[in-house]
Amino acid sequence: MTSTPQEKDGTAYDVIVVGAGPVGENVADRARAAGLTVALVESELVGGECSYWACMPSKALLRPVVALAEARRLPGAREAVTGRLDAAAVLARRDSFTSHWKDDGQAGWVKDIGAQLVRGHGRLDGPRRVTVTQPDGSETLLTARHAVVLATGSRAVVPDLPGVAEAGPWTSREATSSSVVPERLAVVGGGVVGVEMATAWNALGSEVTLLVRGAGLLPNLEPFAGDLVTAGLTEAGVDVRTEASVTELHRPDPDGPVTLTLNDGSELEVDEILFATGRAPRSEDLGLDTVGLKPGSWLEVDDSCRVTAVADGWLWAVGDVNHRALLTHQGKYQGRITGDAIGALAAGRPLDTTPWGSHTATSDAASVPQVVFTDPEVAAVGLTAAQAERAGLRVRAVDYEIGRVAGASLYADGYQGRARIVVDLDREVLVGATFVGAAVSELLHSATIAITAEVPLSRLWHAVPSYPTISEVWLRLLETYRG
Ligand SMILES: Cc1cc2nc3c(=O)[nH]c(=O)nc-3n(C[C@H](O)[C@H](O)[C@H](O)COP(=O)(O)OP(=O)(O)OC[C@H]3O[C@@H](n4cnc5c(N)ncnc54)[C@H](O)[C@@H]3O)c2cc1C
Ligand SMILES: NC(=O)c1ccc[n+]([C@@H]2O[C@H](COP(=O)([O-])OP(=O)(O)OC[C@H]3O[C@@H](n4cnc5c(N)ncnc54)[C@H](O)[C@@H]3O)[C@@H](O)[C@H]2O)c1
Repeated sequence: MTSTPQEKDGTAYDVIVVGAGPVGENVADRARAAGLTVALVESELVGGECSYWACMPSKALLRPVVALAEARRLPGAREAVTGRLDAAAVLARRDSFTSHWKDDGQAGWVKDIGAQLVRGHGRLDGPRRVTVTQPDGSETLLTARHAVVLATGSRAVVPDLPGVAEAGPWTSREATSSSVVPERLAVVGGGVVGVEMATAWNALGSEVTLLVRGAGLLPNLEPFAGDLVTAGLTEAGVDVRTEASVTELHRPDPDGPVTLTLNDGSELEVDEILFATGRAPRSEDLGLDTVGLKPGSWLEVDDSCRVTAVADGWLWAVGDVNHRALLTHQGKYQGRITGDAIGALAAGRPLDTTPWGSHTATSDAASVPQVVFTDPEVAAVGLTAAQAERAGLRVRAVDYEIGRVAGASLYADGYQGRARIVVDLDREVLVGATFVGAAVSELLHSATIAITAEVPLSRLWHAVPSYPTISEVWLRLLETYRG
């Protein structure tokens, strides 16, 4: 094992990480902490989708929306609020959170940890080899002594509909980076991107129509989450249409409006259309065929994030591209596990692949947390009641209206929200929790700890929430469970 960042020939490293998004960065950090040399290959901006076209700009757009809505629910504060959002100021703050789409800060961090940043498009070229095509077209071959880690993330999927190319639709990239507020915006898709971006652009001044092909919003969460978010969006002025999909688009003038034909034959004219219809792996041009994998596929991995179909255990895939959980924090967790696992193997130590072991991403299956930053917020971790039942668990769902808790009624007049815990009746531990309401995002980690640590409900009974906080919903849920 080599333990200095400098290499004699400049092309051989202990570890090559392709993709410097949040996940690739974490792998590089852990591998460096293990004393390994690391090349980090990036074709766009160090920091990835999350920093420039996803988490950060979307949350920067949403935070003022929620702050204003919350002030309006408080007599005394409400009277001090005189207008609507200042869109230009919100967009300017968003731009500062993306560092104006410049990555000098993050590139500096790569240097600080002693990894080598290699700018360009990385492709596998057989086992342990990565060719990087630089922006000027020149190529560099990198070789890895221990591991190649693919952390290339995902991109938006746009359905192949008649007229879609000419219509120039928005994807999550434009929805998070636009400096123009369209007068009329159609958002297609009732998943997380759809509901968050409908919330943001509606508050920034667009007339938003949300087109959802299913029966409700946020279909992967507890049904009441989608219901409460639908109510919030509708109250804010969004036209939420369920069982509605686009069959055709028509934009004859690139600078003019786009006319959408919907599945019921009606037409809708808007100024922009956002497709928030899911993600595809960024693996189509990654040289996967040179190691026997299918280009464009999600990469199947074991619980340490090693690609299962490749022999000798040198190829790893972390973050969105392995499709285990398309969330920054979960990908970063995988990155830490993978970086540590590569470090252990390079040092000749065996991996600890037992459940919850230091080289096993057990949380990916048991306790993935997610916050949807709408108004109301949704915060969920672990399994929904339906998912737990499908997994064969004997469970009971316990619900409580959060507005009945003293802390919630103090927080906002007319607080609307609901909490659910899903109890595994055989083990008397939690396997899922969902909170919907104002300010519930910061409640979530308590549930994540309870589920991850498998805290028995008999012990949770002794975890006393402060009065008067929204956290008292924990006490009410446990009282409801005990009867
Ligand atoms: C609008 C939106 C909002 C989101 N909000 C949240 C949120 O609030 N919280 C949350 O947890 N998650 C959120 N997500 C999900 C989150 O963005 C992803 O889970 C996260 O970015 C995944 O990180 P990653 O490092 O795997 O991939 P990415 O962030 O996509 O980074 C991959 C990097 O690899 C580079 N790359 C790709 N191919 C190559 C190649 N061949 N050679 C060199 N470099 C390459 C890319 O340029 C990119 O920089 C959001 C997603 C969207 C779309
Ligand atoms: N706050 C957060 O944590 C956050 C925010 C945004 C995104 N993300 C992550 O990013 C990922 C992508 O989000 P997303 O919302 O793009 O995907 P998604 O898969 O969550 O939702 C996409 C929705 O679009 C619908 N859809 C698909 N094709 C369609 C079509 N042709 N016509 C109409 N509807 C169609 C699907 O039924 C689905 O409900 C998610 O996994 C999410 O977890 C997280």
